[in-house]
Amino acid sequence: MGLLMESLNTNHPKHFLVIPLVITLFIGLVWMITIRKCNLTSPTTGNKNMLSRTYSSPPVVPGLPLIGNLLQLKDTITHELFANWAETYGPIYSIKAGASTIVVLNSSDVIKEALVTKFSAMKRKNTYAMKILLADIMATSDSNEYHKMARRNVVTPMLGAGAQRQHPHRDNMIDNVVCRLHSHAKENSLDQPVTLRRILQTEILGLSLKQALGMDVGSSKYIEGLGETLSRDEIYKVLVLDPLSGAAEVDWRDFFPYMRWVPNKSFEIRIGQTETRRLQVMQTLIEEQQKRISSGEGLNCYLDRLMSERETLTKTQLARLVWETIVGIETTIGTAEWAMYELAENPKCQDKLYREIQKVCGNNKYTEEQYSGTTYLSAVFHETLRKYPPFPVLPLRYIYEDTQLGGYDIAAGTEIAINIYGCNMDKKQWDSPEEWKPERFLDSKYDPKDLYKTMSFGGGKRVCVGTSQGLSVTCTAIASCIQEFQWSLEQRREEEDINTSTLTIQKLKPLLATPRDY
Ligand code: HEM
Repeated sequence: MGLLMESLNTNHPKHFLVIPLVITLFIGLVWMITIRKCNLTSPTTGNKNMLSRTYSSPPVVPGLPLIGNLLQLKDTITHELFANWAETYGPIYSIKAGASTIVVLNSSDVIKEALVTKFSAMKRKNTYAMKILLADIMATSDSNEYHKMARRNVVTPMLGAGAQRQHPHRDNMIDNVVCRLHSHAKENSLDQPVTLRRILQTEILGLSLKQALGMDVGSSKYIEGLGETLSRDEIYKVLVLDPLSGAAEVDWRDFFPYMRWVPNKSFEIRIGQTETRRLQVMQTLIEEQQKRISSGEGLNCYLDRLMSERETLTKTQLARLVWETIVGIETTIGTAEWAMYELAENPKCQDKLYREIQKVCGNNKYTEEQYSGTTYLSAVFHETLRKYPPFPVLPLRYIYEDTQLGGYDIAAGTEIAINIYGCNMDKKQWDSPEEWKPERFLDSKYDPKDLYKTMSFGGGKRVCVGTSQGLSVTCTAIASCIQEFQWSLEQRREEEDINTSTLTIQKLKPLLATPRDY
């Protein structure tokens, strides 16, 4: 996770470029002299091996000396800008962000090459905030023993297909969502719109806590380490919203690592506080469950499974790993919200989906087992992920041994930005990609069982481990909302209705739609 560039857009100190600009005036002179020297060798590392033949580098997007393309990236939606640049410079090109050279990939062919064939030539490039807030989790680890241990332990009790079938929690969660919507419809006879996100957030939090820890939190919890009682909404904020926006924040020193010695205290304090609060809540929740485990009451959840690795894990690592599966579920909320927005905006599609669900379920409520018979629901899900991938740009990687990508030589040290949105919007691959058209996935060329019709779950060995859970939760939520209610939109989407200040991209203005009982 980690959209380094997205965070240039909002919520950051106003003049975040001024400090580095002033300081780099002097250092820059020295640096430029170094660059002249480096041009005679490999572009970023000085590796002379690459000079033994002609070096074929990707096209370069012109920028300014020292800061490169940082000003162009500021106040834009980065994944859209990357996709626009691909139209001019081709699917693979290079930009500069301060001292970093970043190669941006925008087509599925070259992205598959990076994630599958050239997987072993890359490592994660975590920013300062990510190193604090996303430390010791699977998603930001290099592919090592720690990563393998975590992936193995999360698949068996929680996220693997077998484990998914054993959990009744998702059915309960959906029942609660529907029940709350019915109460809303009953209590607000005057077509009062509902903020679907709020209902999904609180119910999906409950689901993820049960799967991760074995238990939900109830309406509030006293957190000893903080000396505060936090409400359920506050717990959601501390565990999900704050770390996701903190991890997307940029410390300008990420772009100018040679200035790491310059203090940026307010940033460090903010990130540190977010981390402390998150860990304190996690410790309280875990300690409570450890008492249950010690009393011999085992449950089928991630924490119980991880306890078998207790001797090799520190207390903090345990807390961070469990936390990862709680925060991971946020992606499903965003996807369900976008799908419901598009369905409310497109009554014909909504009607088509309603008719399909009625045909498959009759008078019974929709259940996950019926997914294989609902091809239009599957098309709605994949089309929503195509147009609104929760991670439009994957967390940065860097090349650690010279390699080739898309036919270009890429030197060790180069950073790689994988623009999933760019390949989901590629006009060569998709007809009218800017339109939301689920029908495109009804084409017989798409295997109905293929979970990866777009690149939105990533790919290769590090493909999303929560794919099956993401699909089940999102599709069941959409199907149940459509089966029970007819939805109309309160507000049409405005341009730029995208929240880029957190790690997973969401609708900026929460969907306001009116559910009417049939
Ligand atoms: C619609 C739903 C989802 C989408 C679109 C999605 C997307 C992604 C993507 C693109 C990656 C790869 C990141 C990279 O290569 O850098 C990823 C990894 C991951 N996802 Fe998901 N995700 C979803 C749901 C979930 C859920 C529900 C969970 C857990 C409860 C989860 C947990 C993870 C984890 C732990 C990883 C890291 C896997 C590894 O590095 O081995 N995801 N996800």
